[in-house]
Amino acid sequence: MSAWEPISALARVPRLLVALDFDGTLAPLVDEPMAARMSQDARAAVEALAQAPGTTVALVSGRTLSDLRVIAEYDDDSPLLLAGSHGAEQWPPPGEAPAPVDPLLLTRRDDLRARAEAIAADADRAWVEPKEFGFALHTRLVSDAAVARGVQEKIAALMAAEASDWRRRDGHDILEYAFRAEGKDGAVARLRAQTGANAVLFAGDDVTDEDALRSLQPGDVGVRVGPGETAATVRVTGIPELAALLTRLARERDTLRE
Ligand SMILES: O=P(O)(O)OC[C@H]1O[C@H](O[C@H]2O[C@H](CO)[C@@H](O)[C@H](O)[C@H]2O)[C@H](O)[C@@H](O)[C@@H]1O
Repeated sequence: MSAWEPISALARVPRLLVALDFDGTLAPLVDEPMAARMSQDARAAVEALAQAPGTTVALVSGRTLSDLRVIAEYDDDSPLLLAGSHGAEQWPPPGEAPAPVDPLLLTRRDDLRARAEAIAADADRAWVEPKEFGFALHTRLVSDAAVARGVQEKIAALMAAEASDWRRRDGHDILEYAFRAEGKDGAVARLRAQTGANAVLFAGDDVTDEDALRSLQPGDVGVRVGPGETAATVRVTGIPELAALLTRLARERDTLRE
């Protein structure tokens, strides 16, 4: 079966939500996270889908929302919806103002992040990304796998001792801890309700995307970008193949839903 076959039915649904992970799905992985940008083909596909009849595109990312806005080169006129921090943040903001974060949680976040930074400083080129609800240890640039594992284990031990209630997430050369446990499944459920979608296409490349992929319903389509165990029913080799499928979907929706 070709990758297009399960997706073709989505060309006809009256209201379609296309929810897309960012890093590794639309944007190639790079050493400096704030330098990540959608590939030219992926950006063109996203823009075409966002203009297609009855179609909403959402970016559903682990990035802090303010960072996602920068790397997605998002402006307030954009028709795209955004979910950041794995779904704990959204744009446009929800109708009701979210409850302010308990300042004690922010103090604890800053303290634990500082301690993680001190641990990371011992491993050449390991570093800690500050995140809205926690922090992430990056080991992409650590050339020795044993050193990378060692620093991950030390930070895991710190968090097991000091913050065992925080959610741990493992990804591509990244180990993240957050005091908010929301996952991409919740973001997709909220976006589905908000857009009144009859069906959802979700695409992602990493472990955190599996929350959303597992939550899909009959009639939806999940796409895994690249290798790895997955709940998705469709797999593509990488960003170029996904961009080609999204472009075809936009074209078919333009034709069938005019
Ligand atoms: O949910 P996503 O949109 O896929 O975001 C997941 C994490 O992406 C970023 O890290 C990953 O991409 C970096 C840039 O290509 C790369 O250097 C890193 O190795 C990857 O793990 C981001 O820095 C994290 O905050 C996101 O959670």
